Order: sequence, then structure tokens, then C-alpha cells
Amino acid sequence: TSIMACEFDGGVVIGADSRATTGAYISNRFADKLTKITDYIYCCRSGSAADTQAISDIVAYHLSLHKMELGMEPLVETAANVFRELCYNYRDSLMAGILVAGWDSRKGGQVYSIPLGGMCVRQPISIGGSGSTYVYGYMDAQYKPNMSKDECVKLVENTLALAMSRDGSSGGVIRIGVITEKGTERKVILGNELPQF
Ligand SMILES: C#CCCCC(=O)N[C@@H](Cc1ccccc1)C(=O)N[C@@H](CC(C)C)B(O)O
Repeated sequence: TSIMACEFDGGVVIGADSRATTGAYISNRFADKLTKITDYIYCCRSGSAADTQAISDIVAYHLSLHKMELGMEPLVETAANVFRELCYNYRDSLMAGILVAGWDSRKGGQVYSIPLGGMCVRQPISIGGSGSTYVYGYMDAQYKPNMSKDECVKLVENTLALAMSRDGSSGGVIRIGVITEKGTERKVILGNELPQF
């Protein structure tokens, strides 16, 4: 897996490849690793498909109750904290590297990284999954503060395309999501349309 999330003024951009593997076999070449938690909060999943699906379902459930009690949209940091609580408390039983990203009325666009082990840290830009190891240098070299939405989308597409070309556990299509106060818009870049370097 190669996943990425990037903050910009007014929202976040999220992205993922679409490959699921069972050993060397590609068990799903069109997986959707961008998973809805609330209307304004998504997560990017890496690691065990089963573990990350189960965790996402539990967090979505808790936040749906919290929204009713609160009477307003849940905060992104609240969602990240519920993910962290599960990923840390059950760290010996789980294989899950998750990026939590979304928009709320208090802090706007936010990205929280929850790697294996269950720590939680906010980052303006974050990558994860097996493919991320190949593109840390590219991300560091290309990132600048206060990028526009379109600049973030381009950086996410390019970074994921590079990771997918190097990592055997990443591939397929690139799924992109943009989350702002207006909601979420998604698009797919097909395998034959990926940026070429
Ligand atoms: C059996 C079976 C199907 C296993 C599918 C399955 O979880 N594959 C995993 C790799 C993995 C991990 C831990 C144990 C085994 C196999 C996978 O493809 N993970 C991708 C993300 C998920 C959300 C699709 B990525 O991290 O590469």
C-alpha cells in the first residue's frame, strides 16, 4: 500500500493506491483504501485489510453516537483519538497504519498519522504503507508550506505514482479525495493515465 494525506488552507487532500495482496498474489486490484468515517472525516488504510476495516467500522459507530450527543459534526482530532485508543490498546493484535484526515469548523483541514504501535501525531503532510519508504525524499524535496488545493492534489498524485512504480505491494489506480467545509469530492486516475517520470 501507498497512502498520503496533505493539509491545505480550507481542507485536506487524501490519496491511495488500489492494490491488496495475499503474499505475491494481487487479491484485489481495485481496493478502496479511502474509507468514510463521517461526512467530513476519512481515513487512509494500510496494513491488514481486515483489521483496518474493523477499526474503521468501530470508530464510525462511536462518532455517529458522539455526533448525536454533541449536536454538531465531530472534530477530526476526536476521530484520530478514537483510532489511537484502539490501535494502541490492541497494538499486539493489530497490523494497522492509518492516516486520519478531514475538515472541522475549529481547526479546518487536519491530518493525523497513526502508525503501527498506536502513536498519534498531527502532520501537515503524511505518507504511509509499504510504498511510502521509497518516496520520503521526494515528499521532503517537493513539500512547501501553504500550498493550494491544486498543488496538493498534484503532489499527492506524483508521490503515489512514484511509490506505485517502485513498490510491488502498491499499484492499480490512484484514488483521490478532497475534503472541505462543502463536503467531499472523489476522483480516480486510471492505471494507464498515471503520471510518468
Ligand atoms: C487472506 C487474505 C487477504 C489479506 C488481504 C490483506 O490484508 N492484505 C494486506 C497485506 C497483508 C497485511 C497483513 C496480513 C496479510 C496481508 C494488504 O494488501 N494491505 C494493503 C492495505 C489494505 C487496506 C488493502 B497495503 O498495506 O499493502
